[in-house]
Amino acid sequence: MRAVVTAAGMRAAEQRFFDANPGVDLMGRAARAVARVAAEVNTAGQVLVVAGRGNNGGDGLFAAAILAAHRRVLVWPAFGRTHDAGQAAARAAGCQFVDALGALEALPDCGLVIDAVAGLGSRPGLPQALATFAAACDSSAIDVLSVDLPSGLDADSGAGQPSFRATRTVTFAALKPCHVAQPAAGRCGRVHVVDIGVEVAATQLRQAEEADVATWWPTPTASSDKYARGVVLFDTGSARYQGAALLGISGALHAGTGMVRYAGPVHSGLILTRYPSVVMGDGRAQAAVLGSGWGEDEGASGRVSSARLHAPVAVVDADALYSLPGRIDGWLLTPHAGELARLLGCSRSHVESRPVSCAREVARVTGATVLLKGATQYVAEPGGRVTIAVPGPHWSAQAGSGDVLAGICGALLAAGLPAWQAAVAGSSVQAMAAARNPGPYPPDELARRLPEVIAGLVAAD
Ligand SMILES: NC(=O)C1=CN([C@@H]2O[C@H](COP(=O)(O)OP(=O)(O)OC[C@H]3O[C@@H](n4cnc5c(N)ncnc54)[C@H](OP(=O)(O)O)[C@@H]3O)[C@@H](O)[C@H]2O)[C@@H](O)CC1
Ligand SMILES: [K+]
Repeated sequence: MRAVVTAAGMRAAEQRFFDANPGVDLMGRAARAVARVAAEVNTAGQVLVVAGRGNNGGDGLFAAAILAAHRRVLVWPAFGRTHDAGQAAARAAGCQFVDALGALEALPDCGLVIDAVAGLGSRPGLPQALATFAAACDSSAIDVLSVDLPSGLDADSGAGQPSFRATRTVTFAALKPCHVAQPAAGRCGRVHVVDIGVEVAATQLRQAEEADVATWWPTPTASSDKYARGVVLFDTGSARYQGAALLGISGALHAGTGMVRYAGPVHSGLILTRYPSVVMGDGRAQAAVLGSGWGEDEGASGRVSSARLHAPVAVVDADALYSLPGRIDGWLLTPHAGELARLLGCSRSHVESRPVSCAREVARVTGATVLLKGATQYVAEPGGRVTIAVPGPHWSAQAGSGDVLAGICGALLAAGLPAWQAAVAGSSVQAMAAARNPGPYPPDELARRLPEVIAGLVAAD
C-alpha cells in the first residue's frame, strides 16, 4: 500500500523533518535523485532545464549542476529570477542560460527536458510562454522529466490545463493525489517515489499495489468446500438487460466463488446454457449481488428486501442504488460518477471534480463501503479512509465491465473479505486482467482471463 499525501501533508512532514534535523540539505537529496533518473532516461544528450522561482526550480537547478559535469546543460529561468543558490550552482557548473526563445530553438537538439517550474506550489494551468513550450515538447515527443509533478497540475485535485506532460516524474517521500487520479495521472508518466528521509504520517488516502491484492486474495485450502469458499446469490438482469446477469455470474465464477445461486428474472435456459454450475432460485448465501441490469424496475426495493433474507451483505450496483434500505454496514455500493451524483443530489461534474469527498460522504451516510468506478477507482469506507485500486488501461471502459466487477466483488465478499478489500481487490484484478491483455477485449472475455491473473498473483505471494 502506498501513501498518497496532500501538498499540506507533505509540507507538514518536511517541517517535522527540519525541526528534527536542522540544516540537512533536503534539496540536495532531491536534486541528486532528479539527476539520477535523468541519467537513466537519457544517457548523453543535451538537457534543457526549465526552472521556476520556487524550491521546485531549486531542485531543477541543482540537478542541472550535477548533470553539467558530464554533458551540455541549458537552463531557462522561466520567470527571469529563480532560486538564488540553485542558479549560482548551475552557473558555476557551466550550464548555459537561455531565454524563452532560446529554449524553443534549442529543443530539437535536446534529448531531455527537465520541468522544474513548480511542484507542491503549482497552480492549475501555465502562463502563455510556458504553455507554448510544453506544447512544443508534446509535439516533438521529447522525453520530459517532471520534478515532483508536471507543472501546471494542482498537486491535490490534479486540475490543470495546460500543463506539462511527463514521460517520468520524480517525486519525494510519497505519491501526491495528482499522481494517482486520472486524468492528471496520465500526464505524469512513470512516477518514481524517492526516499529523501522525510517520513509522512499515516494517510487517509492510499493506493493499493498488486502485492496487497495477492495478500488478501482468498485461496482455497484442503478443508475448503463450496460453502466455505462462499456462495453468491445474484438477483440481477431484466427482460431488457439479460446480459447483465450473465456478466456478473461470469465475474464471480472466474474469480473463484464456491457457488452461484441465481434468483433473478432471466430465463434459466439462458443462464444454464452458459454456466451449468449455477443453482437456480434463492437460498442461503454469504453475499448477494443486486441491481446490475435491473433498469428502472418498480419492484426494486422488494428485490433488495428479499435478498436480505438470504444474505447478510450485498454488492449494490446500478438501479438498486436508489433503493437502499437505510444503514447497511458491511455492504458495498458500486456507483459510477453519474450514479453517485444522483445519490448525493448533485451534478456529475461535481462528483468528477471531488471524487474522494463525494465517495466518502455516501459511505459515511449509509455505513456501506463505496467503490466509485471510473478511470480511477476509489474505495471509500464509512470511517473516511479511501484506497485507490491498482490502475489499468482505458480499454476496459466498456458497457458490461461494471456488471462483471459487481460479480467479482460479490465473490470476494462471500469469501469473507471486508467490503473495502473486496472492492479494492475486485477492481484491481479486473484492471490487471486488462493490463496483461492489452487491446479491446470485451468484458466477458476479460472475465475469462481472470483465472490466469489470479493464479499468477497467488503464486507470487
Ligand atoms: N516539501 C518537501 O518535502 C520538499 C520540497 N522540495 C521541493 O520544493 C517544492 C515546493 O517548493 P515551493 O513551496 O517553493 O513551491 P513550488 O512548487 O516551487 O511552486 C511555487 C512557485 O511556482 C510558481 N508557480 C505556481 N504555479 C505555477 C504555474 N502553474 N505555472 C508557472 N509558475 C507557477 C509560483 O509563482 P508565484 O506564485 O511566485 O507567481 C512560485 O514561484 C516541491 O515541489 C519540491 O520540488 C524538495 O526540494 C525537498 C523536499
Ligand atoms: K515540476
